[in-house]
Amino acid sequence: MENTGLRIEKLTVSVASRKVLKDVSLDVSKGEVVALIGPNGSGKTSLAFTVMGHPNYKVENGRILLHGEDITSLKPHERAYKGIFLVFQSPPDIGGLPVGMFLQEMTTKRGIEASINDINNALLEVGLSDHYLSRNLYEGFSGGEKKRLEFAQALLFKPQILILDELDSGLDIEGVRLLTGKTRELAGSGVGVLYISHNIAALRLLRPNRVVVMMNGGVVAVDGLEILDVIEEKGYQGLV
Ligand SMILES: Nc1ncnc2c1ncn2[C@@H]1O[C@H](COP(=O)(O)OP(=O)(O)OP(=O)(O)O)[C@@H](O)[C@H]1O
Repeated sequence: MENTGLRIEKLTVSVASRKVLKDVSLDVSKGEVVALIGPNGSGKTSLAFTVMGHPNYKVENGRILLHGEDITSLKPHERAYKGIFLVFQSPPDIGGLPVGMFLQEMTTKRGIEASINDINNALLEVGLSDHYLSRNLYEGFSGGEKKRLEFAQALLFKPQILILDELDSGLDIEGVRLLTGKTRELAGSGVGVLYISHNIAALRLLRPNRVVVMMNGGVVAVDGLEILDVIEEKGYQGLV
């Protein structure tokens, strides 16, 4: 059967000679929201970086497939052009470039037609007024504003697979409500979403199709939302 979406097959990955992912398998199909949770240091961000092709993360075993095509050895920009987009846990500061200009250049580069009006609308959708168009990218942005701006990029780029690494950290409650709702809308339009989070309340708002739990670099459970009750009550140790 053809897989439409992201398939991670038995992935073992090392970084700085340290094994950070061990035999990880995970599917994110078109239109699906998969939550990825686990204790600090369990390998969630490493998985996101490996899917994006970060050069420090060496795949020792396994494959990454997009719509059935093996993309394990593609460069990060090639994966991006194929429709994978990562919203970083901590977006970097890049000085000197106004937001509006940056978004216009990025969309043009990707062959997306976006007028300044479209860009402005994407900002408004994430709760950022037009004043942010002329601000320098991420310079002096609060944590929550950075996350909103990253999400606006996801709205403009229309990826096929969207990986959100702690989108909800640093967001106020209205922001969490807004962006989990938008994430659901994107999934409704066919985007496959991998949602990495520590925020149980946000996950309940999001209503993911599945919850995948990682510990020590491996997947230890795949379940429905009810697994959050166990984790809240007994912690991650309650699963092992
Ligand atoms: N470049 C690196 N050099 C050395 N160790 C690394 C590197 N990148 C990741 N690691 C280690 O890999 C492990 C997994 O880290 P990762 O950031 O993937 O965890 P995480 O599940 O995303 O954690 P958190 O919930 O705290 O964000 C950690 O022990 C981390 O220190």
